[in-house]
Amino acid sequence: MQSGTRIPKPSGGGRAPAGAEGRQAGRDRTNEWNNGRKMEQPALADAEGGALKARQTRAQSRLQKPSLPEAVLRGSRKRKDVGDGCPGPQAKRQPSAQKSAPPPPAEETFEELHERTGKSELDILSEKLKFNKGASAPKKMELMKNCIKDLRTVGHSLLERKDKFEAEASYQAAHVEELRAVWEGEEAMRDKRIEGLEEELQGAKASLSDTKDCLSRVQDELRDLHQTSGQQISSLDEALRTSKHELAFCEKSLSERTAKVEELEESSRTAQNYSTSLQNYNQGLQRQLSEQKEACQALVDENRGLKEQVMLLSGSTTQLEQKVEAVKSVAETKVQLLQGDSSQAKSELARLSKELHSVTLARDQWQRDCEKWKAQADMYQEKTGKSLEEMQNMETRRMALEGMCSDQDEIMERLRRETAIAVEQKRLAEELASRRGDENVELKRKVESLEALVVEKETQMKEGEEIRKRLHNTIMELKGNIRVFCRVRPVGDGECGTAPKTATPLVEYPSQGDQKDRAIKVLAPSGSSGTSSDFQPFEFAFDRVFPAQSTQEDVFDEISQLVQSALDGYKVCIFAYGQTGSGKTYTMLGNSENNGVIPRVMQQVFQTSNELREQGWNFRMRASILEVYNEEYKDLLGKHLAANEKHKVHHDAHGNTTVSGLTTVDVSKPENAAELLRRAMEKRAVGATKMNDNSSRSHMVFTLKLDGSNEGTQQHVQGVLNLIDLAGSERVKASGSQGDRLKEAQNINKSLSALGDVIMALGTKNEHVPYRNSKLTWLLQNSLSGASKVLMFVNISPAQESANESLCSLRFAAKVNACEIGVARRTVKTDQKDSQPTRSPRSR
Ligand SMILES: Nc1ncnc2c1ncn2[C@@H]1O[C@H](COP(=O)(O)OP(=O)(O)OP(=O)(O)O)[C@@H](O)[C@H]1O
Repeated sequence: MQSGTRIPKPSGGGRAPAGAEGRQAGRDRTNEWNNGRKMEQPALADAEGGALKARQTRAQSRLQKPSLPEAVLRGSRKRKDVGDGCPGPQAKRQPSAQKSAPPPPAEETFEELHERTGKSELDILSEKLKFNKGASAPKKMELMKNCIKDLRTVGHSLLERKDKFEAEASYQAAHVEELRAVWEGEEAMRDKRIEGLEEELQGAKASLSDTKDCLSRVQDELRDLHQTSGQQISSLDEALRTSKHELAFCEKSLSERTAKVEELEESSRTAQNYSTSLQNYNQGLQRQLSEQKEACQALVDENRGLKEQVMLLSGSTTQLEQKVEAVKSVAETKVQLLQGDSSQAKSELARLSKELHSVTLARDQWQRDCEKWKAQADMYQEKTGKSLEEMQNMETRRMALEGMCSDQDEIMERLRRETAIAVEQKRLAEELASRRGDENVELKRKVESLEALVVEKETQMKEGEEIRKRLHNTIMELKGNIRVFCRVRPVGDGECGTAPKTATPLVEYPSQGDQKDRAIKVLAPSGSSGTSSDFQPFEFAFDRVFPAQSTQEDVFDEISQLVQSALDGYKVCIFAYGQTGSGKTYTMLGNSENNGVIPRVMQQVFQTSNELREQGWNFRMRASILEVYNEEYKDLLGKHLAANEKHKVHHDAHGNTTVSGLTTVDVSKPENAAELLRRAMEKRAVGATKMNDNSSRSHMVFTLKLDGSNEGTQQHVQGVLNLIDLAGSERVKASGSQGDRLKEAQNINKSLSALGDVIMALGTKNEHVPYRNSKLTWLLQNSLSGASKVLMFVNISPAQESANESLCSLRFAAKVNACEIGVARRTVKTDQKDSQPTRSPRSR
């Protein structure tokens, strides 16, 4: 130490109790206090309320007391004025001072000595006494006395300084103790708060899982209800359809039958008419028949009479013959008797012969008549027989027609009955349909109310999820962790996503309890070299794991909080790390159908900044895009620099980074950003590799600076978003790269390894963080330090041939995940001297 140098005033800072974040926070807080300003709290502090502030105010007031060393100095100065006898803060040091030669009173001080002689302490202590030749003893004595006096003055001065240092050291120790007590108190409060938050988180998780359970129950019920109602509806629809069908069929058959009935009625009418006419005809015929019969009967009777007459005549002939015989006998007798009377008798005989002749004639006549009548009867019989047949035919026809009529009557009756049944069925079906319609309406109402319930539950779930995310965010902020999300891309064409021999999926997602959406299991070749053909499982846990089927929206949903943070004045850095071809560019940029993180971030930044306009906030946004290619910065929005020019990165004391000669563009709408990205992608270095036809050969850094100001509250915030698509790591040997590709790959691997070293150094709180080891880390210095919120995507491929690389990436990511890099800070300024505590643009 130089003689006469003043002891520096204690800074008020001290060793923080634990960790770099503690040191950082302690340093920051102390700086703020020493400047007499209130320290800005992180976003969470708004939520934590006054407790922490009160503690800080107490600590601040303790720390703002006049510093002890000054008092000590004042005391020591006073002691000098009044001499050694005066008690001061160092009184307890006096015995030791007295033990080593007490300085004589009214001695010259060292300052006076220095003024007089111009010598330093060292000069005096190392000075050798030189006596002039022939100097007398008293002269020498005098010289020695003076020298001893000077030495005493120096000794006195050194002792005094030693006392001062000791006093200051003890003060510093006390101060450190005090700070440590304050810090421990704060840490205890913080731990308590973290516990509280974790409890809240547990509560939120429990309520979330309750809500999820409830939702899944409701969904199950809804599904069942949907199913049963669907079944009922479909069976009803089916029944209705069949009823309608039947009804239509019935109606059709009814109309057919009605037509048939009408037709039948018509034919029946015709038949009846015909039947009537037949009956009439029949009656006529019957009349004729009966007349004929009567005539026939009369003829028969006549015939019988004639026959009887013939019989009678033949009887009378017999009688006559008998009479003749008798007469003959009588005549003979008489002849005999009357032979005498022969003449008389002869005459009698002649008369009788005459009489017989006439009777014979009459009989012949009668016989002829009989014959005639018989012929007539036969003729009549013949005639009558013909009519009968006709009649019988007609009777048969009539009978058949009557049968048909009765059949048709029966059919008609049956049809009438069927029609009545069909009408009844139609009425029942209509009744059923209207009842089912009512039921349908009721079911629809139920379904709608259940759907509303589902929407409500989903909203609750979303809110719960939002709370969970915010709490998780807060805990992460308090812990100062760098967050790591893992994303697995789908298995590509010609790739195999299963382990050899077993056909077990290479990547699995354990989904139980807390591990759900956070854990990943990969099967990778066992053995240190990773070349074994046996695959064994390795399990990792991250802040979030996105399986292959996750959408870009799912991914963005998880990071939208960080966009808000950038608008609140934080520096946010999101980067994608992983093997070449694992999906980094897809995640960060996406494609025309599926926008990735950067376009979505832009969309949200503009949307939120527009919403904040209502609260008086106005944001200016400036974007720049550069790439780090072969350890050189290249502007992707401007012209390439001349060969002798290079972009230079500069970091100022406020944590702002600028790149010389870099094109920065004001953006006022998402389309501007999209256009910039398109331009940048055209210029970016890409090339085909074994793993990816369109492989990014450079690290691309998209930077959006957000300057927000609120005229109403006179506040200004400065946020920065660094969105980085890193080039992919690749095993040079395995990829067989040569020439330019080899050089690119070597530079990529070197810078990625430097990135890993920086994060590890930050995590282990190393004094030295090797930012300068690569252009990438040097550029991102302010974004990677504890003052920023950092999120890393580790992208992995599920292909069998990438298993080893995937395992390396996951191991690296797990190490990063375990790092605590410090607590992020907002950049906020306020114009007002008596300003209220600064609120983030989000707080209302
Ligand atoms: N989640 C995903 N869903 C669908 N396709 C994907 C997904 N991730 C990646 N891909 C496809 O896989 C291929 C390689 O992806 P990408 O180019 O993003 O890989 P990378 O990690 O950026 O590679 P490199 O480091 O070589 O640039 C692309 O065709 C991309 O469309």
